[in-house]
Amino acid sequence: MTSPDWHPPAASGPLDATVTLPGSKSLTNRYLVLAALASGTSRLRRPLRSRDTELMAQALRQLGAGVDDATSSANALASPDWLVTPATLRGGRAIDCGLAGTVMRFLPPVAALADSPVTFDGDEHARVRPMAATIDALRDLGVDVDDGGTGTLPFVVTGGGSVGGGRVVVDASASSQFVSALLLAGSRFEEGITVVHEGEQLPSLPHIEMTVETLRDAGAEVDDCEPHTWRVEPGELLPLDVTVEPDLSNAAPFLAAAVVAGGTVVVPDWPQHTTQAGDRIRDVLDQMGAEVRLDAHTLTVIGDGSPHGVDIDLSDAAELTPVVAALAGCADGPSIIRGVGHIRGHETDRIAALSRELGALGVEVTEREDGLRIDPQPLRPATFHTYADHRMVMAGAVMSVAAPGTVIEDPGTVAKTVPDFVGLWESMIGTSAP
Ligand SMILES: O=C(O)C1=C[C@@H](OP(=O)(O)O)[C@@H](O)[C@H](O)C1
Ligand SMILES: C=C(OP(=O)(O)O)C(=O)O
Repeated sequence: MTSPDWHPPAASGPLDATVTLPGSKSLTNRYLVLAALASGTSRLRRPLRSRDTELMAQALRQLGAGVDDATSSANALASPDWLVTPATLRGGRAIDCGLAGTVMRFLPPVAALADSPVTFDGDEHARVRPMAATIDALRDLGVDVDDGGTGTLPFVVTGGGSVGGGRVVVDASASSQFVSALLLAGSRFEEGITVVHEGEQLPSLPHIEMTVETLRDAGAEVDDCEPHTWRVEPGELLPLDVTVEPDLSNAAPFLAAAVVAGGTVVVPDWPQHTTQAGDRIRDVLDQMGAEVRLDAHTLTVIGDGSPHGVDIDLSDAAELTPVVAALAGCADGPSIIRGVGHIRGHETDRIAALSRELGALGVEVTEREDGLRIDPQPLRPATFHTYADHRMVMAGAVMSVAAPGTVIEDPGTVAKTVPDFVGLWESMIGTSAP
C-alpha cells in the first residue's frame, strides 16, 4: 500500500538547523547477526529502528534468537536498546526480507546453520534484486538451495544444522553484500570461511571493511591482507556491548539541503573514525563548494545556495548516488557520477529512476553504463516518483528545495531506514529565515 503524497515545505531563506539522525542501518544489521551467533547475550545501544532492522530482528527471532527491547539508561529519549540472546538455530520458518539487501544477503548463510529448511521471500521489488552469488556460494559449500532456477527470491535454504565451510569463490560485482554475508556467518562454519572475489568490479568496499571490523569487535580472527580475499577462522563470537553510530548516508540529504538552500546544518555525534561509506559525503560536499567542518563529534555544513558540478567516482559509497545526483541537478554546472553501474540492482534501477525523475523537473540527464551525466537546467516543480526506494524520497526532498512545489509520491517508503524522515525534514526547513 502506498502512502499519501508529501508536499515538502519550501525554505523561506537560509537554514539554521541541527539534525539528530537515527542509527546506521548497516551497523545495526551486522551487530544483530553477529549477536545472534555469539556465545552470550549482547546489548545494542541506540540501534536503528526502521523497516530494515525490524525485519532483521524478526527474522532472527524466527531462527530462534531472542531480540528484546531494553530501556537505555544512558539516554531515555533514544530508541530502546536491543538485547540479543543467541540460541540453537532452528528452521521450518518463512523469512520476510522486505526490500532489505542486508536481510536477503546476510541471513541465508545463517539459515544454512539451522536444523531444517528456511524459506526466504520479500517485496515485489526484492524479487528482482541479484541473489545468484549467495545461492551459488552456498551450493558450493554443500548447502541445498532451491530457487526454482531463478537466481532470485523466493528460495529455500536447507543446511541441516552445520556447514563445513572452506574456500569459496564469489563474483561480488553486483553487491559487496555477497562477501559480507559469507564472512558474517563464516566463523560458525566448521572450517571457517575463505572468500575470494573474482569479477569485473567490487563496489562499496567500505561495507566489507565494516564487516571485518565488526567481526573483529566480536573477537573473530579475520585475515584481509590479500586484496579481494578474506579469511575468517572458525571459533566462538563474543557477546557485544556496542553503541550504534548515526547513519551517515542518511545524514546526506539534510546536509545537501544546506548546500542548496544556503545556511547551516549541523549533525551531532558524527564519528571521528568510522567504516561507514556515508562518511564520504564530507568530501563530496566539499568538492561541490560547501564549507565542511568536523569538530570533536559535530559535523557542520555551510552552503551558499549554489552547489558546483563535480566529476566523481562513487563506487565506494554507491548508496550516496541518489542524493548526490539530486544535488548535481541543482548545481551551477554539469556533473558526472561514475562507478555505480551496480545500483541498477538496488531497491530499484536507480540510474533509470533518477534519470526519469530529475528529467521530469527539467534537468538534462544521460544514463551511462556506470552512472549518470547531469546537466542542470531551469527547474520546474513536478511529482517525484519514488519506486519503493527510500533514497528516491531523499533525492526528491533535496530537489524540492530548489524546485518548491515539488510533490513526493509515496514518502512512506523512506521508513526502510528513516521512519521519521518527513518530521525531521519539516523541522529542518522550519528553521529557514526570510
Ligand atoms: O552491506 C551493507 O550494509 C550495504 C552495502 C552496500 O551494498 P552494495 O554493495 O550492493 O552497494 C550499500 O549500498 C547498502 O546500502 C548497504
Ligand atoms: C542499497 C541500499 O540498501 P540495501 O541494504 O537494501 O541494499 C541502500 O540503502 O541504499
